[in-house]
Amino acid sequence: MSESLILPVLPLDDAVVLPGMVVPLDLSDSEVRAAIDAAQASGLNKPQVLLVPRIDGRYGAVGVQAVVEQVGRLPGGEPAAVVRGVTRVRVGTGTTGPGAALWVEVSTVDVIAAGERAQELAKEYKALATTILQKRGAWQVVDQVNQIDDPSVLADSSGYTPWLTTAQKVELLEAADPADRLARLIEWSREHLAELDVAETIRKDVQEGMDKQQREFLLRQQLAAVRKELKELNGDTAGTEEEDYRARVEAADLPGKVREAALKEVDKLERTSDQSPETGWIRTWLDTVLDIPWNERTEDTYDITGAREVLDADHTGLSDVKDRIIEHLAVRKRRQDKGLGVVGGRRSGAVLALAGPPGVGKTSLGESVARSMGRKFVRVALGGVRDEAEIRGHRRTYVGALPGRIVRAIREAGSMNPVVLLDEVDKVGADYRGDPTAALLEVLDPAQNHTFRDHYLEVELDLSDVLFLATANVLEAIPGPLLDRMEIVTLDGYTEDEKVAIARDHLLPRQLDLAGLTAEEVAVKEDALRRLAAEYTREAGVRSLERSIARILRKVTANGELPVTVGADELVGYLGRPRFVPESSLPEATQRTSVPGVATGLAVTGAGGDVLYVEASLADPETGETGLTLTGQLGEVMKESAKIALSYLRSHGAELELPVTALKDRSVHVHFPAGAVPKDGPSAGVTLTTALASLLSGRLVRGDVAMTGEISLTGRVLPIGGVKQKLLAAHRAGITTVLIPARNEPDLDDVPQEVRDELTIHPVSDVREVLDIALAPAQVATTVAA
Ligand SMILES: Nc1ncnc2c1ncn2[C@@H]1O[C@H](COP(=O)(O)OP(=O)(O)OP(=O)(O)O)[C@@H](O)[C@H]1O
Repeated sequence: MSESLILPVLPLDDAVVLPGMVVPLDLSDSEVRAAIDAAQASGLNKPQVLLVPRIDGRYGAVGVQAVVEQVGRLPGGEPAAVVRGVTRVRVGTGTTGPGAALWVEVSTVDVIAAGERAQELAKEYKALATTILQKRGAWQVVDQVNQIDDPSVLADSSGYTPWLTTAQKVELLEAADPADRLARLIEWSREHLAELDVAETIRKDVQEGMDKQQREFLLRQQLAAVRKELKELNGDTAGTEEEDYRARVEAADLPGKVREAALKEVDKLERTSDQSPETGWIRTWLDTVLDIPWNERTEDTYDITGAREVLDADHTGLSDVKDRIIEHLAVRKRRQDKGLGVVGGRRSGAVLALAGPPGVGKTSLGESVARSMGRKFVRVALGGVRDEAEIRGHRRTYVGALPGRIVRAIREAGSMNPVVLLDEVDKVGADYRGDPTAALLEVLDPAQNHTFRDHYLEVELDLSDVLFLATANVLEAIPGPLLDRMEIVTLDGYTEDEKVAIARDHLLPRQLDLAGLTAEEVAVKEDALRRLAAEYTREAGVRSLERSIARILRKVTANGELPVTVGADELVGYLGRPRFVPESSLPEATQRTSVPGVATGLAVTGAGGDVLYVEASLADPETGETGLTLTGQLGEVMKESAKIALSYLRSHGAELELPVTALKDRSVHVHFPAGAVPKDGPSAGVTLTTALASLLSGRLVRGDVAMTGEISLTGRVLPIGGVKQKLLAAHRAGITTVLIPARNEPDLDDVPQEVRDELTIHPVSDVREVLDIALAPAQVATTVAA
């Protein structure tokens, strides 16, 4: 409740004291003296005065009731009084009282409690004030400001700041609501910060010898400011550009809240001087907002059969992948038709993720999906993103702030319902700049993404109509919570026949087109494509294959003689000798395993399936060491596999007729070549055991055999993952016999028939079986050794 009382007036010329401030006043000033004397004469034990700002001789409508804390002399001997502001009061009519002072009636202004908004604003203001104080070198004050918890007190503490104008402080005095005061302070602080930044840059640049140019810049800026000032004095209101923004915002069909925010920025733009760097920031922000396709939406044109036709036209094979995509689209469409919201209750399966090695068509399938639905397509590359701001944008208080990639993608798409491909989700990582995963989760969550907030944009963006797809090379590397939201579809790589078909139907026609050639001018025969796939490239996908075709066409163009037919035998002329040994000569595995202690394994890496070799050797007995040394960048799980293999052989060597004593007295060294590539996983267990057994027995490992499987301490072979990718890799490498865990037998159904036909596959359940098949008979070893 407001109460009224009578106080002697103490006018402050061009100065403002806010509640809570303690200030010394010069008692030699007659008005000050009169007010203090009058207060003391009133007989109260704490004499009180009214501090009112007086600007150009006129009193303000609001003042501060203050207590006189002390009257005395300053160290220099001048008489002074110390007063402390207490509460805001509204100045009423003049009246009479003791002494020479002017007395007025005042009524206290009701205190408005600080709400949640004020708390929020207080946080923001603290951050800004801290930055400013640090820039100004006022380190001692930083802590004091940060320790103030009450938003109202915090706002009023700004009465001490030298960079606010008297008019601004009057505004603070007159605003009863703390949230209101803080909001103004934030705006002014930003402006001040911008000025400080410019001043700082200029100062630095001048110091760095760019003297003349910068001074000219500074002078021009000042000139512009003076001109503007003059114009305003003459009542001239220019600012065509600002008006332009207003017209653009008004003409644009923006959602209500966005329009409101945009108009507010236009207001600010009109109030800010051209010279302030903030005008640039505001313009950039307005441009961004105006560029977002708020109401643009493409009409979905798909029916399920039509969609399937588009997918089939763009990609050869992949029929189960296409089935899964079509199912996903069908569910989506049904829910949409029924008005159920896009993915509603289905927690997983919200986002379709295409996983597989490079060059198998993940990105291009995403494009195809967009085409089949009649939607726009944008790709967001996430590889190497470690900063949350990359996804969600920088706050506008940052110099050079930008919106995040999601906002940029929508802007680029030009519609609110594009297909957005989040490429390489397995390559996002977290570091000190925050975790992009959290932001991505929010983007993908149907419960949250209709009100997605970019830090830069600061207005809500509805992402609920976007169809998100993701791609990844390695499933294990996708952050767990993201993986949880995804429905995984794996693409494992192609067989030689599939590659030939893809090359014939898609890669060759496209490369011809790019080279400006026709199929009549250049014919590449099927046997040439087959040799390209088999001998010039070794990959799960078709990327190098496409590149080789492009190289051939470039050579053809350079030679200039058309038409040309390229058969298998002409390849050497265009591309040189093949890089991968043809099947007829020794496969690499045979060469590698020509000494005891080397075995061929199968692994899945980021680039698809691959063959890898394990080399074991015994250290010199002289050294007396009996440990196990592992090299080749192995992960923990793989190191454990090696220990298990060694333990198994130590305890079972005798029954396997292996000279295990050697293991007891000598140290073993196991190496995985290609040491630069980190390797991990349990599936090298059987390979490790075989390499060690070969070393101990002196029996070679068969060169046509490759294997995969985890082992237990008792020698059982346990199941592993990635059977299809591993078998495709073995086939590519010219291996003919493959050992897999018996419990993985059902996975063979996924392996293309032509690959199965060419491999002898042994499902095994015990290490003994592995050694029986993989180790060559002892006499072979003797011949080689001889
Ligand atoms: N089954 C297929 N049919 C037709 N073209 C294909 C097929 N698979 C891949 N391609 C073509 O191979 C090229 C490489 O594919 P794409 O770039 O989509 O691979 P990716 O799996 O996304 O690789 P990365 O993970 O490296 O991005 C593209 O030009 C694509 O059109």
